[in-house]
Amino acid sequence: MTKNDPILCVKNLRTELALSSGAIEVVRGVSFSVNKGETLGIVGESGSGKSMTALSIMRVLPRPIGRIAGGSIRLDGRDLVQLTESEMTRIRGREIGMILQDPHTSLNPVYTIGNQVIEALQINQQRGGLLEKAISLLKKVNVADAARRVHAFPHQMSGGMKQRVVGAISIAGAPKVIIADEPTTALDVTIQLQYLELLEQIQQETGTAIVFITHDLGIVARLCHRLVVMYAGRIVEEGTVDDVFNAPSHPYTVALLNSVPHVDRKVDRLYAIKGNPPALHEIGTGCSFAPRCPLADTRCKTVSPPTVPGKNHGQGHFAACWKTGEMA
Ligand SMILES: Nc1ncnc2c1ncn2[C@@H]1O[C@H](COP(=O)(O)OP(=O)(O)OP(=O)(O)O)[C@@H](O)[C@H]1O
Repeated sequence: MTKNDPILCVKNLRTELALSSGAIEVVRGVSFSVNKGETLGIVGESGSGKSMTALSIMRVLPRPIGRIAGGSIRLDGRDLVQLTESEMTRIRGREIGMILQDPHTSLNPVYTIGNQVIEALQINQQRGGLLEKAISLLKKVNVADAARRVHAFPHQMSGGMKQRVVGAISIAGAPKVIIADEPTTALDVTIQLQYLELLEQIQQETGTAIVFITHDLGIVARLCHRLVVMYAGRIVEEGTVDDVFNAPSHPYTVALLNSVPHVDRKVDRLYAIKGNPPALHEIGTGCSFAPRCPLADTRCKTVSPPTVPGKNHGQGHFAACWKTGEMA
């Protein structure tokens, strides 16, 4: 396999939640792929379906309400949607690692750090010299004084250290893909930066693909090669970070970029995106962003938009919009 072969390929993924008020589709036909050694960012406002996409890939949707209603998720060619629960248990941790938002809840408070790293190694069929292997993994993720800290409990460590331990657990099985869902939100800014450097280091050493879910476009610019922008359960734009940042081709992406303060650009006022995302049970036939879009016309409100090439026609740059051609 070369670096440019997709290791993870999601096609037309549809995920539903059965709520007491009726079923809602929270992921509505999402397709993307990630290559070996590549970092793909998934961005979008709260509620756009980023986490539900990640949980679908891991097959850990909230029970009993969540289910994958359609599509495929191919990991190295194998469709995860078709696997049994026990086959999926073997994939989790071993082939896909997951780093969640809050390191405080990802670690078990009653076991030492060492025990938890060793457990991850055992799940991944590692035998013998496990304590030494755990210490070496902790060193790899830059936990200082790892030989002593391996005996510590989570509450004896800072948030940043705990996130490093979660990082060590996620790479214990040398996974093909790591899914990181807002892994830095609970950390302060300096620790965030160190943590992002750590993810880059892990990627350089292991060649793992990373799917990085975040609200933070600064992190995307810093860490990701490509990104997809989600809105109301759909992808509205996809492309390389350069293409999307330099030639945003969906009005929602433009609004998102405008809502970010630039250190090198004086802004008088933060541009907040007016209005709210639609309630998912109220979505009509047209573009979901139309009610908030300054460019929307009657067609946008009634007919689902086509997927068109991005504004500067970069390879793999697309937007789902009727108005891309008219954007300044
Ligand atoms: N347990 C749940 N019960 C009901 N609705 C839910 C549940 N979890 C998620 N949803 C709904 O599913 C939709 C997608 O949510 P999701 O968590 O994937 O968004 P997100 O983009 O990850 O947001 P955030 O950035 O806030 O994590 C939202 O409309 C949300 O309200």
